[in-house]
Amino acid sequence: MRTALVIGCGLIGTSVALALSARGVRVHLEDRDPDQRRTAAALGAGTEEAPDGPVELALVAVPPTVLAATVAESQRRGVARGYLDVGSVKAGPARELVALGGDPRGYLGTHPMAGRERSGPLAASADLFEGRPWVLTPTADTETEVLNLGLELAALCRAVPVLMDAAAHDRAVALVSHTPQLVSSLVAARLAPADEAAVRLCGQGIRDVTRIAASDPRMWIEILSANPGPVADVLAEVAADLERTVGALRALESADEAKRADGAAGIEAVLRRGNAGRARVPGKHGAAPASYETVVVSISDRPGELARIFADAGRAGVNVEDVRIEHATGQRSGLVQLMVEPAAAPVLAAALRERGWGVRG
Ligand SMILES: NC(=O)c1ccc[n+]([C@@H]2O[C@H](COP(=O)([O-])OP(=O)(O)OC[C@H]3O[C@@H](n4cnc5c(N)ncnc54)[C@H](O)[C@@H]3O)[C@@H](O)[C@H]2O)c1
Ligand SMILES: O=C(O)C(=O)C[C@]1(C(=O)O)C=C[C@@H](O)C=C1
Repeated sequence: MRTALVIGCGLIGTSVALALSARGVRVHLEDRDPDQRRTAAALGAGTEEAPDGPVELALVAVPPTVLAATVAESQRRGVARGYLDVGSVKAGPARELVALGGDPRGYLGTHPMAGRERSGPLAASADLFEGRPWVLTPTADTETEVLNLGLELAALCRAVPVLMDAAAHDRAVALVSHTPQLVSSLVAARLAPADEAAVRLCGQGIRDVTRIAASDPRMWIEILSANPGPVADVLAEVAADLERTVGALRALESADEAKRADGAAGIEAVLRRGNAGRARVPGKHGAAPASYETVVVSISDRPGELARIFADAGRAGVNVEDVRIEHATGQRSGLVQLMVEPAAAPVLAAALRERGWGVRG
């Protein structure tokens, strides 16, 4: 693959664009929000220039409710040879595309099983998909050339392609992604009205269970609205388990020894079933985890500072793989941590110093 157009420069679109650009693909960026597009370009994800003619791959990475319409519209514009999306639900958008007059032969529904609880290009990273499953849902209509684009895309992002039927995919993600999101939110929701004295004690356990409760509700309402039945089926099973678990805990409070023994057996069964389920969660396959070096730069709290720092990094030929920002309390300044390949760290630090940035260390 030599050329691609990424439509939607948020977390997923920018991560794909960074990975493709790093492998030498010329990536064009499009977003209805010019700030997102500009930030993605400044991170080194590709060019804001429109392509001269049709590219090989158009990758649509917009929110679920506008996916099918965006694919249909880009097909009408004839921007690419093949059209792929990365939406978290697959059966509905494929049907919607046909209803909107799109061409199912030139389209392949895909879903990389990787993401974060943060949205937008600043949360993106080139290695997001490494070793992760990337679901491809070809149908009898899908042209071989378009399926091959999906396989090549997964390979370029160092992901593991998995071919599935769209409806089977939607049932599977109800179990491994959509219900866990709701359960995490439900556990975290108990903390909102809790006493500060209790919340102060939060340790690693609750951090692990509630990380994804920080996700963007707007995105998740769209995902869950596109897959309500399968998610309700799994959640109903969780609810039945919860009811039995509450019963077992109440039995543990009983003065009757036999009831207490039943309660303990019930709780042990839940914990052992949990061990068995957890043991089935596969590790991250393939590539070794990326290790980056961090260049820390102080910035003032003025509009455009971040875009300027990314542009300077780009001019130095350095790809910023990840970024974190710490705001100094009570001051109009902050620290930006730029994560880069180890060999690029001294290059970046020197280039930024030369351009007048306050680089730490
Ligand atoms: N976040 C995850 O963990 C994750 C993982 C895998 C797949 N997905 C899927 O990827 C897609 C994108 O998710 P994200 O997390 O990158 O979201 P995001 O909010 O970070 O980015 C979405 C981007 O699309 C742009 N956009 C919205 N409507 C548009 C339109 N009509 N035309 C052009 N651009 C438009 C927005 O401005 C934004 O930049 C979703 O369909 C989601 O289901 C998300
Ligand atoms: O790791 C996270 O933060 C995610 O939420 C990623 C996750 C998931 O559930 O695994 C979320 C939704 C996507 O459709 C794919 C991946």
